[in-house]
Amino acid sequence: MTAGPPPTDWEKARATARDVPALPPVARDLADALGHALAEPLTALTDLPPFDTSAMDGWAVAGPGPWRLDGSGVLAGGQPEPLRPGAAVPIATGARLPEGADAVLRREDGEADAGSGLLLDRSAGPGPRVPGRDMAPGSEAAPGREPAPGRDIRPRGQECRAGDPLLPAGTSVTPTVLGLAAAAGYDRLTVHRRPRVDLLVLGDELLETGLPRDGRIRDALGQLLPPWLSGQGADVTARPLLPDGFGPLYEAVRDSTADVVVTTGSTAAGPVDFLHDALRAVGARLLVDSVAVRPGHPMLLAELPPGADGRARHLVGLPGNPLAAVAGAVTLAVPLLRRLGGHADAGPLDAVCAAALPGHPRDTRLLPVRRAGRAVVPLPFDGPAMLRGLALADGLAVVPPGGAEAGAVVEILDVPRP
Ligand SMILES: Nc1nc2c(c(=O)[nH]1)N[C@H]1C(S)=C(S)[C@@H](COP(=O)(O)OP(=O)(O)OC[C@H]3O[C@@H](n4cnc5c(N)ncnc54)[C@H](O)[C@@H]3O)O[C@H]1N2
Ligand code: MOO
Repeated sequence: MTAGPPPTDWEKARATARDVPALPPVARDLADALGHALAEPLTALTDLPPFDTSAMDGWAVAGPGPWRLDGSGVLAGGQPEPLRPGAAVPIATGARLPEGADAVLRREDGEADAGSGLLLDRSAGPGPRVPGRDMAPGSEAAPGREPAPGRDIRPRGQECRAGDPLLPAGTSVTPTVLGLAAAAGYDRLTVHRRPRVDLLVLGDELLETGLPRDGRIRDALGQLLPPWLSGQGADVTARPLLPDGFGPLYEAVRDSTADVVVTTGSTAAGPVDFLHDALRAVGARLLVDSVAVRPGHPMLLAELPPGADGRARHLVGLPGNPLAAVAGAVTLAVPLLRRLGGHADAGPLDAVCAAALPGHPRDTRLLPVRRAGRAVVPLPFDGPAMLRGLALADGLAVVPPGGAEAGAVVEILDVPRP
């Protein structure tokens, strides 16, 4: 048996996976744009708010009070009549402010006097009183008072003006982005096409249901990977479990038209590990062939022959051990899929180690950790074949060769989430 190529440094492997152009732009209705990345900056199509708006339920007032009540009221969505100086009209939160109004008096701060038809400001004590009702003969009327001009008004353009840049290209479309785009006047968005993934889970020993039996175990990765990779912006097709053997794997890779084929298992040098043979047979070019990382070092990344549109296609080979497969996915599959989908890099998330994190003597180690206050601590059950620690983890710590001391700062990678 020949020794394989020297493993690629972990950072370099991750950078290689990111070194692909984004898929072309497509237009999507807002309802279908979630999880894509913006292919163009989001530019406001309107002022926001689009008109001066009441921020509170109460009365729109013009000039100093007390005010003459005028009109039945303005509701959100209505077109108000202009307000004359000295007048007030009931107004609802979100309603367009009448022309001539210069403030809103909140409902809890005002009192409408049915007898006089006047609106009084009660926000700072009794204030101006109604002659003949609550003023003793000879007493002086308090001076007129008005809420500070602009009070409780959301002025037109407070959040943005039409044409203002709101979000850069590369922003991931989250529910908030959909809401902002709708508020800013969009019905459709120009986003990058989502990468299509064919997931091939290999292994004759794998069962889809029931208890492990007769030397066979349950397929964990067929459950773990599709929702995770979908959450990373991919459209995942999970193919039926593939039997071990060169033929089925070769044909599945050869016939796939997906942007990315993700395989699990068959990366090592066992008697039924045919991935390298299948890659050679389809004319693939290996970009990364094992990585200096634990677990997961047999992971690989290959460029497949281009698709019908001439675009490069890729294959990510994840090791079969479940935690090793997750390590392979965070190193190669997730960066590749995020970049193909046009998502901007989020930048590293760092944390302080509350306790020493054990490392590998030469290789990077990816270790399940959980938060302890603002710091992180390692979790037990972190073996390559185990998911028990990862299932409790808040992240995977990137531990440098030799380990990290308590107090050191390490990068934290996201654990699988939908
Ligand atoms: N002589 C050597 N043997 C091994 C090496 C090595 O360097 N030299 N590397 C070890 C490491 S590290 C890993 S990781 C595995 C990688 O193996 P493969 O990618 O070829 O995967 P398999 O052999 O098919 O399976 C390994 C292990 O994982 C279990 N498995 C596979 N698929 C699933 C699944 N979908 N769900 C749950 N468990 C799965 C499988 O039953 C095996 O136990 O190779 C080592 N050997
Ligand atoms: O990838 Mo293996 O141990 O590193 O499970």
